[in-house]
Amino acid sequence: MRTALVQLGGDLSAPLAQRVEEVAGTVAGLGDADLVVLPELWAQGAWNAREWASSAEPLPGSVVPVLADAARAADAYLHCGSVVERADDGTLYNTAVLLGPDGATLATYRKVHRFGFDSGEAAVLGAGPGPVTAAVAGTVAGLATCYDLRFPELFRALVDLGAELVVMASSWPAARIGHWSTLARARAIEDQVWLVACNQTGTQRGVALGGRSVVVSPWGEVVAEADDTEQVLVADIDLSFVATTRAEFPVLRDRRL
Ligand SMILES: O=C(O)CCC(=O)C(=O)O
Repeated sequence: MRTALVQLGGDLSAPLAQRVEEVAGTVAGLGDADLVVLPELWAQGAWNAREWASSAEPLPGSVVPVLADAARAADAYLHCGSVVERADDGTLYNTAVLLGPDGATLATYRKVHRFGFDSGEAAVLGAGPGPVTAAVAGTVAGLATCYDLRFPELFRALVDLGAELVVMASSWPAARIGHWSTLARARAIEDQVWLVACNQTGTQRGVALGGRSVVVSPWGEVVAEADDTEQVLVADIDLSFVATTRAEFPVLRDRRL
């Protein structure tokens, strides 16, 4: 499976519709990829909480349909990153959307762990109800978003739901990028999954974002890693390596709860 992680800059200065068209153009051009991944809240801004109430939309909203056209053009699964969703009851969520190559929505995942302690996401958004998986290219993919990376129990829950691959969208700051790189490897090693993690880079509302999007194997090898520039990081992953790893080193079998 060829993965393409679109590590975007955090610049919000151009109008949203223009930025969405540009990103959709990039995705549409990635026709040799099987799975394309975008970062967390790249359209409305991950570090732009004061504008979420005005930019939130019920799904599918204005962003996802443009990306669905791009997924069809690329004939690829597309993890849209996440959007600020306004639910029917008015609650806002940081919601990841996974599309199939036909542009249909395969899964939506409302971020479970809200970042910000007593402010930011934690103050403005609702918490998602739980883990979400979807069938992707003959395997099961689990979804996670940014701060979720610090919560191993969510990833273990995804494994219990059959995940062999975890796709993560982030806007992780440069100030803690060492945690990102270390925890990404830790989650892949302990859960024996492929981890495909797409971060943002650049600066957004004064916050320097860290880049370093990464693809980690179920054995914990970093098979591809971006630096902190805007780029498309491409990595080919062998999904059968999950079963091989779990058979040869069956640590998940030794769990005692
Ligand atoms: O955990 C961190 O250090 C960063 C998390 C974050 O930026 C987020 O979830 O938006």
